[in-house]
Amino acid sequence: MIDWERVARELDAEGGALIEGLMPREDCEALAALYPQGAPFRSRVLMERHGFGRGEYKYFDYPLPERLAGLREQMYARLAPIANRWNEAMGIEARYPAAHAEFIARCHAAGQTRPTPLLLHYGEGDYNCLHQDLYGEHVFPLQLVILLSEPGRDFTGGEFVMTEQRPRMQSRPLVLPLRQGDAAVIAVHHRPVQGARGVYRVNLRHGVSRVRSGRRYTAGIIFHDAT
Ligand SMILES: O=C(O)CCC(=O)C(=O)O
Ligand SMILES: [Fe+2]
Repeated sequence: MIDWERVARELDAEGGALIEGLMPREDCEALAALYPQGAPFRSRVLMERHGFGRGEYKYFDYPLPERLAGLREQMYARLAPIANRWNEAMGIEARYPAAHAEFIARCHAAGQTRPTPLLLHYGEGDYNCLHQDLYGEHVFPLQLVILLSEPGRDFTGGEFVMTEQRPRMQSRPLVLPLRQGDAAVIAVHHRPVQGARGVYRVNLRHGVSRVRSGRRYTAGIIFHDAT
């Protein structure tokens, strides 16, 4: 059982929350084992080529693997009220429908038709530069990252990190200590913060520190589709 009140509280306070044991080990390993295959994916990105870091990732094609499709739908339904509350606080007009299918229909109508869930693979020396996963006008402001490998056993290093850039202040670092099967729910690009004179927006980025040894796999679930 996920304590959604805690998740909402941590997201409000930190811009990121941990959900422990979201995915059983067997499912993590089955998902990571898809990586070398061709069929479930629409494209492969070598991060070094784009200055994104080092390592690679593959975007899934539709239909998504059942486990991911299910999680995308279910987690969206829980996160949409938080996303709506955040937008309201930030004075952003967009509101998210209760069902993911309805939000995806909106993305597709705007030309954002390509699926964004992905599998990432890092070997020794690989890392992922701080970034934001924006893929068009329509943005769902929260996303999910699931660690498929076990730190200490499968890899060392490779910490999941975030930075929060506050207006006219120094950036705040945040580390989410994931273990195999844990998920990080994170802000995609910004979140509201209550200040003395009203609500302001802080800007967030996420990335992965250098993997020191072994192999690290993650699955990313982004709720908007891409142009
Ligand atoms: O590998 C990671 O932990 C980060 C993955 C990521 O950037 C994403 O899923 O958007
Ligand atoms: Fe990302």
